[in-house]
Amino acid sequence: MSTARSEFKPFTLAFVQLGRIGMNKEENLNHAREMILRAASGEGHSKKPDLVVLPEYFNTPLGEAALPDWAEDIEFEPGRPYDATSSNSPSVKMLANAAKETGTWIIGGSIPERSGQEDKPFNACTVYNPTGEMVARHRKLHLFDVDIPGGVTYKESDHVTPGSTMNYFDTDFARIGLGVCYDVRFPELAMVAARRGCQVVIYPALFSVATGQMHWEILQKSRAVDNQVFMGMCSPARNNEAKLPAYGYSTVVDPTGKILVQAGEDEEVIYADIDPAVFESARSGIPVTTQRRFDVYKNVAD
Ligand SMILES: O=C(O)CCC(=O)C(=O)O
Repeated sequence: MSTARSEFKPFTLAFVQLGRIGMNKEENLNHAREMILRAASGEGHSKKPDLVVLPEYFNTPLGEAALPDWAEDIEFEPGRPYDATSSNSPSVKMLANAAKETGTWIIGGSIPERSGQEDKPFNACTVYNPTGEMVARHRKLHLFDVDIPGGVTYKESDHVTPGSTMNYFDTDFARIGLGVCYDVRFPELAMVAARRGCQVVIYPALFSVATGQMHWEILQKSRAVDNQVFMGMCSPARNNEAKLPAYGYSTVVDPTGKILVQAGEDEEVIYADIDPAVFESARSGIPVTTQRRFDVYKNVAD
């Protein structure tokens, strides 16, 4: 992580709500690559995007496969970007080369990451700059262990090892905070990202349909309004044949809580033009960011 906060400039985001995530990894990667190239061309939008985002487990059919069999080793040392275009990890290699070829930043959704966790991989999100360097990695911190009567029962911690660091990265247009899916339910993560100067927070996600219907929008609006930041979650497309179908409805929300753009349930690319003026006016109009009483609630974790 770098310490000099990025200047916030207008930029365009593309979210790839990816479909066709099946049992053949090579096909999954080829299709993801095609969709990144399509998104990066700005097809159907007035401007080419600066940053392309993929969903959680973009290369893996969650619930259908044993995650360890799909896991890849990811080489990364925080604060040390490196050229990942020749990586031994097929997913990392594809993402780094797509970033270089298109000249765009890429948040590569997430993949199961082995890196020493033979039985329970991490659920890891990696980020690439336009020259194909990996600049950040976020391992999902909070695991989806839930039992909702009539809804969904799932124990992610049976299959996944949680990460233990918070992560953001700097571009030439913004500082961007990272989370994965269930991390969004823990307001502290986005709050700390905002306090460290992130103007945008992005979470690749794969919500269940039941919890998506309940909370997908409100969680994103809450994190955006609490922290007066742009907030987005990128989902896979709905696949009703999957054991745990994804909700879909990839969304970007502005710092006032307004939805800028939202996908439907099928595969599609959505674009959002991010305007720093909206961020500035949200913060000057309702200045909660400078009115906080950390003198009173500084020991909130006690
Ligand atoms: O928080 C939710 O409702 C869904 C989270 C989830 O599906 C996950 O983290 O895998």
